[in-house]
Amino acid sequence: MSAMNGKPFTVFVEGNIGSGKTTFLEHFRQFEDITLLTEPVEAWRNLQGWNLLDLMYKDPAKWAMAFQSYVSLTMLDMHRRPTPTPVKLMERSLFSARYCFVENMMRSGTLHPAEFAVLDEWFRFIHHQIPIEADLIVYLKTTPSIVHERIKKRARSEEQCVPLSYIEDLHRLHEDWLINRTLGECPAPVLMLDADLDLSQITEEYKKSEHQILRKAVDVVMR
Ligand SMILES: Cc1cc2cn([C@H]3C[C@H](O)[C@@H](CO)O3)c(=O)nc2[nH]1
Repeated sequence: MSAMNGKPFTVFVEGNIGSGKTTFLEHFRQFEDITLLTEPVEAWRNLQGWNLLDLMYKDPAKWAMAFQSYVSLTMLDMHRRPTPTPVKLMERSLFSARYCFVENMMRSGTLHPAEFAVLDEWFRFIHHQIPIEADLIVYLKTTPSIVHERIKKRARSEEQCVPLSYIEDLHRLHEDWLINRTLGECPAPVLMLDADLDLSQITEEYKKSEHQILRKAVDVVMR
């Protein structure tokens, strides 16, 4: 399809650590009308030589603020990036940054309330001053024990000490934000997929969203 005028149909792909977001995004690489923006983990692992992700996991009380501040900057960059295609799929968002990760770090005391207040002010300012649209949220719903096993198998070095309780806390926050609607605001309709399925079965589950996403691509172009 030709490049389009106006805003692309924007999808946030949300889910716990290890829920298969990158795998989901890669499934859509086969379509030329979709721009994929995966989480800039490599930038978090190497900011002018500093591995902020590792520093954060090793000493959260000291580094959570710096890490989440940089994560928000990289997410804002992704939100604002011009998209030449009718559809844009983004891994996570400024919303999950605020309502899942920053919220969790505040509730657990990892972030000092004053640090939380600064991050919250930044979120509010950005959210009110800069249009960050989404048309759909794909929520890869998982069971904490299953993704905890995956994290160990995936063996991303920085994550090896992440306890199951941390995954459970993040799960509850994703559920409250996207399903129970008791936390923050949900910027778009939510399509929930069962991401507990293993790789062999998950493609069928992804196809459920394929139709909804690609059909919207046509709508956007035909607008
Ligand atoms: C928006 C956002 C993404 C994100 C990821 N992470 C962590 C979870 C994983 O270990 C790793 C890659 O998602 O980064 C985080 O601590 N805070 C975050 N905030």
